[in-house]
Amino acid sequence: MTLPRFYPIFDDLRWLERLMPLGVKLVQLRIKDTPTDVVRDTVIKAQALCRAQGTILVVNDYWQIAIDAGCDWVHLGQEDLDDADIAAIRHADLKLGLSTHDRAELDRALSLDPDYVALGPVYPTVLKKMKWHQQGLEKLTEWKAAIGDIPLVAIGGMSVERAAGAFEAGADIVAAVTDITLNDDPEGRVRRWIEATA
Ligand SMILES: Cc1ncc(COP(=O)(O)OP(=O)(O)O)c(N)n1
Ligand SMILES: Cc1nc(C(=O)O)sc1CCOP(=O)(O)O
Ligand SMILES: [Mg+2]
Repeated sequence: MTLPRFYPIFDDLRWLERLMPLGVKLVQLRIKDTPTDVVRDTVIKAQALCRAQGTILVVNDYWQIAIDAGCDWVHLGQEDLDDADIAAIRHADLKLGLSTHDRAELDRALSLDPDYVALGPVYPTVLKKMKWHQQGLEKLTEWKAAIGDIPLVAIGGMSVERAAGAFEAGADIVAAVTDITLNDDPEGRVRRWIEATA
């Protein structure tokens, strides 16, 4: 399966309802600091919405809820992996995207046979505090050489303007949050992303 090249990440169902109809075909639901029952409810609704619109939904962090809700994809970071039951995730037929930031994390990710590998932050991000400085485009090239056919996601400070450079460097997919959610015109921005990654 070839994944879509544009991968927006949202923290609220309302973003999905608003922006998916523009033609988003791959989306992540990344909810933080929210009661588990609310997350569960949101994942169930998001999954129904995505199924109806032919969009791939990736659930961040909440792998057990993703299994229970019959989702297809989950994204986990290295800390999430410490508590995750990978066998259960695979048994439920979920595809698995994994975050990486250095070589040790990449080795760990590759040992789990991921369905994509994300590298970040390619550029500085304002979304969250991270111990990692910007990785740069060269690291995307290094990562692509190391992972071969596994899809590579570039994340962190990505924008429409920076996407072409990430693809040239080796990324297969570009993920973005604030380039869309903090934009004065999120709809216009998503349209530009879709054009730029068509
Ligand atoms: C596509 C993609 N890449 C990286 C991340 C970050 O995951 P993680 O390191 O677990 O951090 P949180 O997003 O959970 O704060 C991601 N969510 N998606
Ligand atoms: C959630 C996340 N993970 C990252 C990583 O490097 O693992 S960077 C990041 C933030 C992405 O948001 P924005 O597009 O606004 O920079
Ligand atoms: Mg996480």
